[in-house]
Amino acid sequence: MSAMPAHMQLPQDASRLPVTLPSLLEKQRLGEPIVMVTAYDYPSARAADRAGVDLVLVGDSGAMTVLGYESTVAVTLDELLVLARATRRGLQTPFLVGDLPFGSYEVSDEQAVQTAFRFVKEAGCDAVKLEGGGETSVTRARAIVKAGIPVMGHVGLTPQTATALGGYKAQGKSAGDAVKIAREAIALQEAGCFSIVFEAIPSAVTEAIMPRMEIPVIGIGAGPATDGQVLVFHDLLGIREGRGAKFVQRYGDLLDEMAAGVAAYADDVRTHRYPGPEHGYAIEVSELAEFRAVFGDTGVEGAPV
Ligand SMILES: Nc1nc(=O)c2c([nH]1)NC[C@@H]1CN(c3ccc(C(=O)N[C@@H](CCC(=O)O)C(=O)O)cc3)CN21
Ligand SMILES: CC(C)C(=O)C(=O)O
Ligand SMILES: [Mg+2]
Repeated sequence: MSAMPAHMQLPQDASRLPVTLPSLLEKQRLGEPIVMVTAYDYPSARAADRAGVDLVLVGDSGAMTVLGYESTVAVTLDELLVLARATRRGLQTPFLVGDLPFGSYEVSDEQAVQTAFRFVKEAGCDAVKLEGGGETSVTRARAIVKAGIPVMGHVGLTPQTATALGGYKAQGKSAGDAVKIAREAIALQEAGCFSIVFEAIPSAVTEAIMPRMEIPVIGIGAGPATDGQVLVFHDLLGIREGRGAKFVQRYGDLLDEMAAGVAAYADDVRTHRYPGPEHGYAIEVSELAEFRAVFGDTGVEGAPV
């Protein structure tokens, strides 16, 4: 960031140091909740940065929230990298995690490591996140960690493979499924993940797994026992239609506010209330007189009036 020209520097908040892996572990040790939010562009990153969150995730949920896809499955690596670069430009202190999109890491360890490097080198991400705790995901996580890039795991409801899970539904609701999630979380931890997301699992299951977790656990619909929480920016601010998942708590209705603002502008244009004199540019009287002498009052010389 220091390579930025002075006019592009973000306002500095000297009271806040950049979030690092050791500072996250310190928060976890002290029992201070860790705050993560998604962001997908410059203004959402500025909002997250100014709010002083610990972690920002360029989620593949951006496929739905900002790109309008039906699910997270379709978004490409190149599309997500554009969002990640814009987000990076808006951040000063939070730790930035890039969400590896569906199909960008499953094929081989080489593919996973190459994709993770693109997030770090092209978008300035500090870490990447991948979904699932099966053998493939654990192996990919280990390979990326070995390459020197911190990895965040993600178990429970993994939206990229939601079709196989029966849709966007809570997971770990049977004893067998809960055991599977616990084993996956521990395997990702042993693979070297620095942190892990638990999504849409019963609070009591989370509570039972927590004593086995040494790395910070970030929950979304996983109850209050985790080390931190994550929510989607557009869900928490109401920049969406529909109410969203059960775990969403709304802190605004910004889509309604945006629509109302655009409607008020449209109304002002249609009723000639906008633009007003204060929005216009002035011209020297003498310049205007000369202009009118050349072109006349009725139209451009030589052109039809
Ligand atoms: N904007 C947004 N927020 C998210 O949290 C999010 C995305 N998009 N896209 C990818 C996934 C999808 N997510 C979701 C979506 C819906 C539910 C949901 O509505 N679940 C139902 C329960 C359904 C059931 O169990 O039958 C609920 O009541 O919460 C949960 C997670 C989480 N992720
Ligand atoms: C909800 C979080 C964990 C996520 O993966 C996303 O936003 O894509
Ligand atoms: Mg995601």
